[in-house]
Amino acid sequence: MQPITIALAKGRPAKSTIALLEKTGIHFNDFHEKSRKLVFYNDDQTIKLIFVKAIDVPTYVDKGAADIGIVGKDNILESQADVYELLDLGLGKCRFAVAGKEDQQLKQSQQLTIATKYPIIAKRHFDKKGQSIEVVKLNGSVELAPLIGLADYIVDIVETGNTLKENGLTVFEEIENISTRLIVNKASFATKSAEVQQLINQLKSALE
Ligand SMILES: Nc1ncnc2c1ncn2[C@@H]1O[C@H](COP(=O)(O)OP(=O)(O)OP(=O)(O)O)[C@@H](O)[C@H]1O
Ligand SMILES: O=P(O)(O)OC[C@H]1O[C@H](OP(=O)(O)OP(=O)(O)O)[C@H](O)[C@@H]1O
Repeated sequence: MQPITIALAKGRPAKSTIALLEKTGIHFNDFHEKSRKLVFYNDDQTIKLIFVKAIDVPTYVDKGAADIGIVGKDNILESQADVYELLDLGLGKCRFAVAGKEDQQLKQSQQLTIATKYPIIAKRHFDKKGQSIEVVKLNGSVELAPLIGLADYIVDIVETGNTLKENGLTVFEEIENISTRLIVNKASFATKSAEVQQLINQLKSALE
């Protein structure tokens, strides 16, 4: 029988996700934190775990390269992948927000410039309000943009709020809560439904 392939996002929530899988009794013997290996099998080879860049996880699942993905809601929304989202693992909790300089207010003007790693989410948020924006797509240190005049505001992830605070920025609008979710390829959900459902049930029990 073919193993179930799980694409796991590299990065912050990976360690706690592996710990959760271990709690369900799924062990990846040769896994260790410093390993550069990208593919692991559980003891009875029924599960293949692949480590993927977080933003690519929904694509792997959408295209059927993985049956299941474990990834932040931020990346699911931004990728616009056509997948089933079946479980909230409650890990990697943070939120999306519109933020800007503390001494400002959120302007409503003809066009605002928004710096973000997440153009689709930013666009969707301001579209809903009927506010036109120009997006400046950045890949990190997004908080710098309003400080140096590259953008009016940012749309970014806020967890503790420390990065905003230490850079003299504040939240103007909350957009959406984020956490790590389990997504499933639509065809796999039909053809491997017993295996997928079993894994979801195991994870649910481990989360209780
Ligand atoms: N403070 C946080 N900042 C960013 N992501 C967080 C935070 N807290 C939880 N997360 C979750 O962790 C995921 C990404 O973790 P991390 O930033 O380590 O990934 P990454 O692989 O470095 O991604 P990127 O290349 O986009 O920076 C996010 O997609 C989000 O769901
Ligand atoms: O509210 P906080 O707890 O401060 O966390 C939020 C910060 O963490 C993330 O950045 P990351 O560390 O991924 O750095 P980068 O975006 O610059 O790569 C995010 O983009 C914020 O900058």
